[in-house]
Amino acid sequence: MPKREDYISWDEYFMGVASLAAKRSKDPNTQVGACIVSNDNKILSIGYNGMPLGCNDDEFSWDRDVTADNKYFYIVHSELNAILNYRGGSLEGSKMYVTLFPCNECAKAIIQSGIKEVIYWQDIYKDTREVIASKRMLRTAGVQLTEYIPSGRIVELQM
Ligand SMILES: O=c1ccn([C@H]2C[C@H](O)[C@@H](COP(=O)(O)O)O2)c(=O)[nH]1
Ligand SMILES: [Zn+2]
Repeated sequence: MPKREDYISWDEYFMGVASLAAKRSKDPNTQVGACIVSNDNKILSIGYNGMPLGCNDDEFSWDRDVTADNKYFYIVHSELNAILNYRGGSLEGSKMYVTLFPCNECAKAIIQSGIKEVIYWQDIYKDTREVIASKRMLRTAGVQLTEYIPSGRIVELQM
């Protein structure tokens, strides 16, 4: 019997894992997932955007209004969570798949942790100062930026 040929690609697999992680996010507006992968295609860590450990997400604000108490004070971004969730030592030379282009704060953490490539999907905040600064830093630091081109394949998961 011939082998299966319609298996998902590495890129679909890792962006799929990042997308699945995003579904854990309780942010009512934007859910983000990140998956860090070694050069030999092993998943090293996963993260999504959410409140810090011990901070009850029923008690902290999920609001976007920056003139009042709001979620931006509290949320740990998916990329930082993925970096901090890693327990194995160094991330030097690894790649990060992320469903949204990283902000400037995540860019700093990506650079400092030694991640060498960011494969991103959405870039909806590309005109913000945060993302413009992020791209400047990542490029200057030699981090490769690769846009994920969706294959259009639909993968169904029955849970
Ligand atoms: O680099 C990033 C940038 C943002 N996020 C998270 C932080 C928030 O939970 C949402 C953005 O919310 P908006 O309502 O779209 O402003 O995305 C992230 O995880 N990583
Ligand atoms: Zn961020």
